[in-house]
Amino acid sequence: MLEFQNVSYQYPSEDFDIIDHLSFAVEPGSFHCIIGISGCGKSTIFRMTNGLLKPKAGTILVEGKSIVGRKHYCGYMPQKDLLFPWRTVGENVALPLEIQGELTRAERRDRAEAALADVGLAGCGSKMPDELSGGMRQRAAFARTMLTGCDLLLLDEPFSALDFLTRISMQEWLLDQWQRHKRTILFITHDVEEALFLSSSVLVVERTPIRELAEIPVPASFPRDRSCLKLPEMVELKEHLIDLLRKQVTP
Ligand SMILES: Nc1ncnc2c1ncn2[C@@H]1O[C@H](COP(=O)(O)OP(=O)(O)OP(=O)(O)O)[C@@H](O)[C@H]1O
Repeated sequence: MLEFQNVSYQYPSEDFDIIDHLSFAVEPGSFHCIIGISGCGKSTIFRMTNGLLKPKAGTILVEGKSIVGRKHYCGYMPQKDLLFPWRTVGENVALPLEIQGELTRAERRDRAEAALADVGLAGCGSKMPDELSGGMRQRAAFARTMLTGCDLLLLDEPFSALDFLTRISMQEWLLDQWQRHKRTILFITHDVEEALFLSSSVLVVERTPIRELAEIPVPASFPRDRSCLKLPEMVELKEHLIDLLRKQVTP
């Protein structure tokens, strides 16, 4: 679904490649979390994948084809929901359809309403974003990402601003969405437990510059519930991942 082949990137103001000949591949329908310490370059990988940053070298393929010159090949959901406050929730959710320009206004509204119903927000299309709770806003933002129609979804710390209980229910909700829609999800998080609960395997950034992502399979099957986090092998892996990350943080 996604493949990096020897990809490098250097920010113009820096004198080194933060991404240095990175290669990795992601299978269709998988759910991978990327974990790594703050500032290691995780979001840079997303910004190159969605075309916001152009690699200095190497090739990025989505569904076997280079992303150069392409549009609408991945959906991107940032940490903040970025719903436009002056548009209704429905108009926000319909934005990808508006950009694609293929449907009438009435068709867009119907598709947005269906997408909102699918994420548990039936009837919320005419509300304004500030009338929704944090979790509801993130679900609306996810509905908007789904309406891009892309099979590859990049979710950059989407739940990090939510309180603990909302966050764990959103994780359960997202796994359910993933299992129903069979999209490929890459999800950046700082939270090792969140990564273990969601991922088929975790991609770990062990050092910067990023030359590789260490792929660590998660020893729990799907469908999952939170009790899997208590399995001895999951507890052991959690400690191992925390150790890996802590080694990179200088006190
Ligand atoms: N526009 C920029 N110009 C120069 N350096 C940048 C720019 N954007 C990011 N960086 C630097 O590149 C590094 C990687 O940034 P990136 O946002 O990819 O990290 P991250 O792992 O996603 O961090 P976090 O987990 O804190 O969001 C950081 O050190 C950051 O300061």
